[in-house]
Amino acid sequence: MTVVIGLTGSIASGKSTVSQMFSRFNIPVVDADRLSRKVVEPGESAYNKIVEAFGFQILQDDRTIDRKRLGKIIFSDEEKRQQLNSIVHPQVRQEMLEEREAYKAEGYPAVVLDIPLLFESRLTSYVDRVMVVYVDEETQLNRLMERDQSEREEAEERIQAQLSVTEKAKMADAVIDNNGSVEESFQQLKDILHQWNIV
Ligand SMILES: CC(C)(COP(=O)(O)OP(=O)(O)OC[C@H]1O[C@@H](n2cnc3c(N)ncnc32)[C@H](O)[C@@H]1O)[C@@H](O)C(=O)NCCC(=O)NCCS
Ligand SMILES: Nc1ncnc2c1ncn2[C@@H]1O[C@H](COP(=O)(O)OP(=O)(O)OP(=O)(O)O)[C@@H](O)[C@H]1O
Repeated sequence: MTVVIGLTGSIASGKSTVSQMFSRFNIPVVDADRLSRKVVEPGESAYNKIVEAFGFQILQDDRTIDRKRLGKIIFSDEEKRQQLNSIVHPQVRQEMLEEREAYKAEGYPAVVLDIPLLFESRLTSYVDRVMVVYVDEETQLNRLMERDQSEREEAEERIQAQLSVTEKAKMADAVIDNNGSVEESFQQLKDILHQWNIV
């Protein structure tokens, strides 16, 4: 029976960093962020709805979505963020479930759903167990600003758009404390997978 692991955390807590580690255990990952990029490509139904809702101002010269510009709009406006979510999330959920079922059919011992908004979108029924990648708020802010080369205000807006990573850790079946080195996080992941009898 395939164990479905929900991997979440908050922005820049280290979900993608930990997510990449699962390949070392031959455990596939369904990445909601990757799907949310796919479903908004030109020609996809969500693309037309986004242009209709936000106008041509959010397009680049090559007609693809200007993610930086759309991000500035939705991370500073809760209503507009909900509007974008209502366009993108249904398609992402559908494709996430299709990929999950395909991996289960292949008989993998486990499959990971990497979902940043697992709790906010109330998707815990999609998974058997929840693993949260935790980082303290200072480190989270610094890593986000460094990675995205963003200003403090923009980084804080993105962090505020989600439940705090501390709140998410309280609801987890397992927590990876990602304040240390990547190697230390890998060791924690290995221990959790052993405790869960997955590896
Ligand atoms: C607004 C967009 C275009 C900005 O793109 P950008 O490349 O700058 O960011 P990216 O998509 O890589 O997201 C980075 C992180 O931002 C956070 N985030 C993204 N969207 C949201 C959202 N709607 N609400 C809260 N946090 C979000 C997540 O932690 C995500 O991992 C993009 O984030 C988007 O389309 N968001 C709506 C779809 C969504 O909710 N995706 C997140 C999980 S499915
Ligand atoms: N243990 C660590 N030590 C140092 N840097 C780290 C560590 N974990 C992650 N990072 C760095 O912090 C930044 C955020 O990590 P990552 O992109 O994995 O977070 P994320 O939760 O996937 O973010 P998002 O929600 O935007 O997808 C990246 O630049 C990453 O290289």
